[in-house]
Amino acid sequence: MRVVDPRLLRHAPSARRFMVSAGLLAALSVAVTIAQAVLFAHVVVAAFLDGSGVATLLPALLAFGGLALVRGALTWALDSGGNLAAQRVARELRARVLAHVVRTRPADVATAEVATATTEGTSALEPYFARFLPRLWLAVLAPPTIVVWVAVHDLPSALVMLVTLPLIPVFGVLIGKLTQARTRARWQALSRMSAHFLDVVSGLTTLRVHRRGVAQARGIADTTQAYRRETMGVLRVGFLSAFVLELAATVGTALIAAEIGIRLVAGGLTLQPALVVLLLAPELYSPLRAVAADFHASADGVTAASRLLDLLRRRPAVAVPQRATPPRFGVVRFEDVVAAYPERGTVLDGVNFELWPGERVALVGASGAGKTTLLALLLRFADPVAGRITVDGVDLREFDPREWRRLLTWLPQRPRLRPGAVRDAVLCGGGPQAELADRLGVGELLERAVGEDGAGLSSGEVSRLALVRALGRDASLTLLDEPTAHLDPASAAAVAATLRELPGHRTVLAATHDADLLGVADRVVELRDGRALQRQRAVTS
Ligand SMILES: Nc1ncnc2c1ncn2[C@@H]1O[C@H](COP(=O)(O)OP(=O)(O)OP(=O)(O)O)[C@@H](O)[C@H]1O
Repeated sequence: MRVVDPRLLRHAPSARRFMVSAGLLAALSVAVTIAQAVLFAHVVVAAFLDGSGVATLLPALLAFGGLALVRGALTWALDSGGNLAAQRVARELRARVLAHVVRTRPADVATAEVATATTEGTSALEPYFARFLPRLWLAVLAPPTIVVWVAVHDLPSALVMLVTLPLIPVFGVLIGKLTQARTRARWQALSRMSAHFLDVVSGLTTLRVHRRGVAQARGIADTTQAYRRETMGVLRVGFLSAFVLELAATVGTALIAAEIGIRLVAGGLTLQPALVVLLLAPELYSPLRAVAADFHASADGVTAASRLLDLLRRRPAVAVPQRATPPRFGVVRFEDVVAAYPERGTVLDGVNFELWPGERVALVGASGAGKTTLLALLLRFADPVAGRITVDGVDLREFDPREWRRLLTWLPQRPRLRPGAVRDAVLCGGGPQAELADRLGVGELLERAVGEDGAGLSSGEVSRLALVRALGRDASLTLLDEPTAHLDPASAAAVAATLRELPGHRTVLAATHDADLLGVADRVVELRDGRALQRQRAVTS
């Protein structure tokens, strides 16, 4: 596992800025540490061996105090800078990922996955930036600087340092391998728990109706227990690593102290360099120990960041051209269109038909024949796996999907309204749309509020309001998926009358079996065995 994902630096400018400033602050901190040790040794030797008084030593003591303050300020700057950077990076990545997912609608991205990565995932970045990265810089800069400095002043001590130093990285790598597997397992458990929870919450009403609530509570308890076990496993490794690394650092410092002590007694070393080396020994091991102990924070942070960055790599469900042709509406032609789902195989197998501007076409076919799939192709939620759909001869894939969708309005099979004021949810400012709402018998509902997932309204009311939303927008192509499925005969007849009276420039393609709507249609296209078989004229009433 890479401790710093280069993609993080590429996609989050705040991460780049933090890495540079943390490096500079860490370098300064190492320099201050060495200066402090030298100054302290000088003060001790001057006071105890040379018998200097406080007055003589005052400037050195003040400088020592000043350095201590500077070191404290550097540590604070690294910590708080890391926290700030974590928040900014989280914001930048979250915005990028959400924009990417919304813009390109990757086919293989689950809502729970995006939700976990952009919420729980970004909070794991805080310890990574605030603790791990500053310590990583110190671990990279402090040991070589200290070893070189000691080598210049006392070569034997530098050699002992060189021999004992690798102990910590070796232990760190061994523990890291264990941490990595554990962290991955923990993330998987968290994703499973989130997906399960989301599923259960969205199906709560159905579960209650079928009295399956208690069984689901047990299921949630099981996934939660699995997550708890994985978390405790990560913590166990964390405690173990702290113990082992502390031991390695203590043994290293003890060896240096013993070596210096023996040479000091034998007269091979004077007190001042001996003291400096002794003071620097813990500073040599502590950044390495800290970085290795924080490896689990890094593993969490890196895993969280790479999950976010992986989402950015997901391929869009449909082609988005580099240089898109500005879309214009015209004759829509399906030319040998084949559509398939990986799990299901081919659904549409060579569909050919045309949709002329201003036509009202009914799309019929047995359940599962592929009507919704055909509408999804027109909406650019998916592209044909073979064949093409053209608009006035231009392949749909040459348009930017978002630009193309501006020409469309759509009523999905299971419409949803944005929670809040119903009037806002159906984008109804008054005028023709309000009249339409009255006609469909939902005019009074415009003054009401709607809750999450249509709460407070019946599904028929939601359907009719969504129809007001879809028909009320003066789009070139109106796609309706079973617009009368939840409606009583009177409402269905009102929908048919509304469709009949739509302005002539509006093209309508409606998947339906409703006799009233079939009566309104200029043509009926039937999907059977994956093909658009029938093209009969509808019996107009
Ligand atoms: N996301 C999907 N993944 C896999 N298979 C799918 C997916 N969506 C639809 N299908 C399958 O593709 C086939 C066509 O589905 P589609 O929803 O287009 O049919 P439909 O004609 O609209 O059906 P209905 O009238 O019941 O709404 C069905 O067999 C369905 O199971």
